[in-house]
Amino acid sequence: MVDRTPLSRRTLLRTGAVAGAGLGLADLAAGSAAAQQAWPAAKGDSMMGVPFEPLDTVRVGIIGLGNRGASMLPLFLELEGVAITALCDANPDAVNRAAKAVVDAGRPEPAKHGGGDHDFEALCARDDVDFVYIATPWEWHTPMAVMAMRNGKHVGVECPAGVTTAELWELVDTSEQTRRHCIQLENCCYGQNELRVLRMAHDGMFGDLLYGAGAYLHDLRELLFSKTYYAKQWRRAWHTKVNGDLYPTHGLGPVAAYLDVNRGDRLTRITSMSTPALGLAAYRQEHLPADDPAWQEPYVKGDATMSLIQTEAGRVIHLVHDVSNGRPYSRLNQLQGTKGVFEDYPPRIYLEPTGNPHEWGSWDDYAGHDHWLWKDVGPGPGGHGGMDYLMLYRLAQTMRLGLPPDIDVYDSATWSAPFVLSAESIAGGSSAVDFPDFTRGRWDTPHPGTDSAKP
Ligand SMILES: NC(=O)c1ccc[n+]([C@@H]2O[C@H](COP(=O)([O-])OP(=O)(O)OC[C@H]3O[C@@H](n4cnc5c(N)ncnc54)[C@H](O)[C@@H]3O)[C@@H](O)[C@H]2O)c1
Repeated sequence: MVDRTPLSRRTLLRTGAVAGAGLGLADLAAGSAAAQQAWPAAKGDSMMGVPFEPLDTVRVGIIGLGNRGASMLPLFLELEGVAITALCDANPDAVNRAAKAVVDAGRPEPAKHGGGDHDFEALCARDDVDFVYIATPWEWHTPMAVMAMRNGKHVGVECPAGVTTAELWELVDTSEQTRRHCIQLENCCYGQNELRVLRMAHDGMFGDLLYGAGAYLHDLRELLFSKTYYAKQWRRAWHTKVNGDLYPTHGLGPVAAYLDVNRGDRLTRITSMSTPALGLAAYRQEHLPADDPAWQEPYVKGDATMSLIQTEAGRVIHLVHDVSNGRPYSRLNQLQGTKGVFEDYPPRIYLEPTGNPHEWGSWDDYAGHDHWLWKDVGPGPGGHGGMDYLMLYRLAQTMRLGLPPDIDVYDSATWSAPFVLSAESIAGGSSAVDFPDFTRGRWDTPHPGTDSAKP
């Protein structure tokens, strides 16, 4: 793997071109010192670059078999050297449906755990599971991931990995203590455009990297108010509790990879603002009868939450979240460097010296820069354009070959942190909030990531 960002970061520092109101290196170092003082004492060695123990067959247990878990199950079943050995959901019908799908695929029936909110503990305690995949409501992610690791399992968590700073530190501490990996299963990091931009960025085609943008802009109003889509309508409940970026990792994960965050740069602080919260109340007014219990709900989550995140090297990431208004889907997915820019939705590019400054260039012309996963494997079956499958393919590959995972607990904690940090910033009048350095000072260490070499 060619890891160029430490190089480009050194270039920025050497030329004195670090952005930010005349900040010098001494100021940056002082910022790091402040962050260091905030580190809780480590309970084990770093998990950066630690390889999986090689496994012939990866035995998978799944917790959460709703929309996401049930749609990922057939993709796990497609993978060579992967067996589904245990299933769990608070809803026993969901467990039975999923078990039938496994048997219908010609595989042995998995063990079934279901009915109660804490049946996942029995799945975690099993001795026929190597990896636990968690696709439950957000409030369950950290307790389940910690339980899995404490029982000796590697764990993959849906987004976000945790919802408080204390939870995110608990994930880091538990991973380091138990020597088990905790992986934010951020499928958007495996999108074709994202991986092509990543390769081009690391090949220096955008020059020195300056800023990026990422988002989750998805009109979820109908699903949020559906009586049947989300179990107990858990997702809408978060809009009554937290005014912040409720789903940061789809936007942040890919941009953090472009900028080699935790591999040469790090996120230092965030400033956030939300618009008024109007969309869900307007939808309720238009679609719900006057006696619907949803009329009792106060929506505190501003429709659009916008954050600016600064990095140690002075770069900036713009992060946006809005699921409460009508609009076409977008994750923004932008990257600007000193030699050009990429913008997604729709994909377009401008690169010097050949680009015409009055016209976007064709993204298709850069297909030769695709990541090996898209050249040699993708897209594969399943949803989200094939990136879900590629993420699981690569996960299984790293586990079977005994390689380090592409995404580790430090990435998981860092990418999830805007959930709580943006809420803190907004509550403080958009004050700048420091990012915890979950790597405890190792953020400048190059180590494997999604810009992987084909094994
Ligand atoms: N990466 C992606 O593209 C993507 C897409 C959709 C959803 N997600 C994520 O997947 C997760 C699940 O979302 P969903 O849309 O499937 O929601 P869902 O409501 O359809 O499914 C959640 C499931 O978890 C079960 N559950 C709740 N509490 C439980 C407990 N204590 N023990 C066991 N099971 C429990 C519910 O019964 C339900 O079946 C969320 O974190 C969501 O953000 C990710």
